[in-house]
Amino acid sequence: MKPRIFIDGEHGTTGLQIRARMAERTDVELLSIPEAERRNAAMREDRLNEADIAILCLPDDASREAVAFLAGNASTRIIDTSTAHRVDPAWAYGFAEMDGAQRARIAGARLVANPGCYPTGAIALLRPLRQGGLVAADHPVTVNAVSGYSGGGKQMIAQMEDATREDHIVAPHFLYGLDLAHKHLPEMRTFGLLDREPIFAPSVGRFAQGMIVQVPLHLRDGVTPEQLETALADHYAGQDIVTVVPGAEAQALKRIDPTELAGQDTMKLFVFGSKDGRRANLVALLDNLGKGASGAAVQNMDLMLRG
Ligand SMILES: NC(=O)C1=CN([C@@H]2O[C@H](COP(=O)(O)OP(=O)(O)OC[C@H]3O[C@@H](n4cnc5c(N)ncnc54)[C@H](OP(=O)(O)O)[C@@H]3O)[C@@H](O)[C@H]2O)C=CC1
Ligand SMILES: CC(=O)N[C@@H](CCC(=O)OP(=O)(O)O)C(=O)O
Repeated sequence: MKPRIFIDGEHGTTGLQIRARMAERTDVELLSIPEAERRNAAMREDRLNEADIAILCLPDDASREAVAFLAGNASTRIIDTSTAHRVDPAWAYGFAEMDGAQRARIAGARLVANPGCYPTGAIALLRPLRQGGLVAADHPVTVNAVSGYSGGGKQMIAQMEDATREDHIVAPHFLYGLDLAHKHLPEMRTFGLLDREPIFAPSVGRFAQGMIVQVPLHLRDGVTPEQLETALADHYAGQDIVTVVPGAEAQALKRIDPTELAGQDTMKLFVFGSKDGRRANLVALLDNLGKGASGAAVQNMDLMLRG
């Protein structure tokens, strides 16, 4: 029998993109609920319990509810794309390239928490540098980012695209998270191996998909931008989802387009260094709905299916 997959929230932004990635697959059976019944709790509970893998593409509270529907069911494995369980030690953090052992951890896990889109970039940049001792645990890290508006789900897509709405957003680019309490801070701190939460300044641009995450750094004495690039390149060697753009190629760039990887499930990392070698800007380029959400969920599902 083929493994049965149920995407709870299949008609939302992340869920639809997972479905699109699964459209041609004949190795799995997709369980489904008609769109009009998407909030029917009894139908969701049935599908969740029938599934071999349930992928939750829901707001945090609805994700917690779905997990509660599965209480006592040890056979349905869960991939949660929400923020609800990301720093819960009972859940494997679904960033396969994060560590040598993470792929196997995900493959063997019953509970997998997909990373947030912004943390995927920030952790990718910071963790290998923390592990290599090139950035201190107490470094006052800041993270600046711009996301495509699909990052805000159906609600923000409508606000950006439908000029007839009362809450239509006209801005070409706006800052948010101004209370410095963004929901991604705990996972950035935990998996970025930092002593404290970074200062995180997210923003949204008038494009649907794509993302840039930047970590600007003053370097410690004796640490050079080239060392940072080497540490990242060594860490991500041997796989083709996260790539480090070689220094000469990066330094020749005049600009970076946040939409460059829209529609793709890969991520590019860059290290830009100042001439005096004392400062660096670390940059991650990804699709918020690719490696930042749906692409990563399908990658994790495949790891779990292969065991
Ligand atoms: N968009 C992105 O780039 C990313 C999103 N994520 C995460 O993915 C999850 C889903 O986000 P996204 O797809 O953007 O959101 P959307 O709002 O686009 O989709 C959410 C879906 O869940 C449904 N839903 C909401 N509440 C319930 C409920 N109580 N019971 C059943 N279904 C419900 C919604 O239905 P209805 O239409 O009725 O509201 C909708 O179909 C979130 O946790 C988000 O944090 C993660 C990384 C990136
Ligand atoms: C542009 C925008 O609003 N982005 C969302 C992040 C994407 C998302 O929904 O959160 P996860 O990545 O944690 O699942 C936000 O800042 O809340």
